[in-house]
Amino acid sequence: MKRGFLNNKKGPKTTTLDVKPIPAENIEDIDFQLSETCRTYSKNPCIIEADYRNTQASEASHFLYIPQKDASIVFLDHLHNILKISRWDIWKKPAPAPAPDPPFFLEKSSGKGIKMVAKRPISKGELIALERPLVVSRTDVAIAEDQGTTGIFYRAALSGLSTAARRTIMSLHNAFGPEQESILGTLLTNYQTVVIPDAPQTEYSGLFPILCRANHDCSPNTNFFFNPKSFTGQFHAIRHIPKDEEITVLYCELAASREERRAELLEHYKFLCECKTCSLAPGLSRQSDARRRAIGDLIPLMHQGIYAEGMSIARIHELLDWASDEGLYAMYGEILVYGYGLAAKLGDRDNAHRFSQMARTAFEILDGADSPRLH
Ligand SMILES: C[S@@+](CC[C@H](N)C(=O)[O-])C[C@H]1O[C@@H](n2cnc3c(N)ncnc32)[C@H](O)[C@@H]1O
Repeated sequence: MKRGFLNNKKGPKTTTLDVKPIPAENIEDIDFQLSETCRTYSKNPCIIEADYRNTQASEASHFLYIPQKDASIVFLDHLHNILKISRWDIWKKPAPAPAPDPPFFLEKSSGKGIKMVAKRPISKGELIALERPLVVSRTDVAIAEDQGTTGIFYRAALSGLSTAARRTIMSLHNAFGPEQESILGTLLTNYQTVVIPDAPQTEYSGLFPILCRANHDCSPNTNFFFNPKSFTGQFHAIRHIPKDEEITVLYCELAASREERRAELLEHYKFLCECKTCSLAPGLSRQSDARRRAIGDLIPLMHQGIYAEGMSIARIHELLDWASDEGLYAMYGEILVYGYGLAAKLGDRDNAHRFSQMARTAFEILDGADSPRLH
């Protein structure tokens, strides 16, 4: 099979947006092609078995290429999921178009690489950007031991994308440097979470070539939401963003202390966070840590619907205030749901109604009208 076998005439979506294209260097040095262990499973849909030597057929990795108008998508998954994904009706419809005049631009910053900046004031809840991924991979994708560190697997996976798409991918930041094979390093640096409707319990990662340019902040102004209905990654403003402010998202658990957040960011993204929250004076930093830890301690209880002794409506209000002060808007929504459950359990109809209304508003701001948490 020839290289770039789904080659498109048009370039990647980046060219249509108000962003400066950043050409990748040395892409010609990378030999993107199917490896000797690959074999074609089917031509239409285009499915490639990644490694025919894999005897565990049900767990064998396959590549599925979905042609799109501007750039195709490659899925890396087990065959049974790949077959389901290939049959989705969504591929028969045109991909959602990016806004003709997005409210942001990309810019080189000093110290943080490229950043996303508001071109005009952005309202709370506004959709900032939306795009389909170029790569979607189950997080525990099976790779043969002799291929793991060599890059053969990922060079084969990307070989069916257009040269322009590959160039876009290879232009992205690789936080790992020589310690990691370059394609895998680039994917790991830029992946965001994707939910596959046919396999909601499996963890998937997606590469969104524009959204991944947003940097981290421990009190971010934007929420990343993966919308399975349109199969798009979306950014929604979670507070008013003034013109020229950087658009930021979260890369780590925010309901944790400064030390814990910084350690996680250093391990997975190789930078020391110097955001406003991480730069607070010692007294304020201790207060912020205590509040975030208190919210973090609630997470397992929230997930299991457990109301610990002493939990009261007053405590819910205190935690909501802290989440709001700390800029933890996603947690704010979760606490409202927890508060609703507590109020309902206590027979407090007024607070149950109030918390439920407030939670709906919060989720609509975080995810937009398609939020599964609204239904
Ligand atoms: C997904 S990329 C974000 C876009 C990246 N700035 C670029 O140039 O393409 C993640 C990388 O951006 C940088 N980064 C993100 N947030 C940062 C922050 N708050 N402070 C310093 N560097 C940051 C780190 O190098 C990190 O590994």
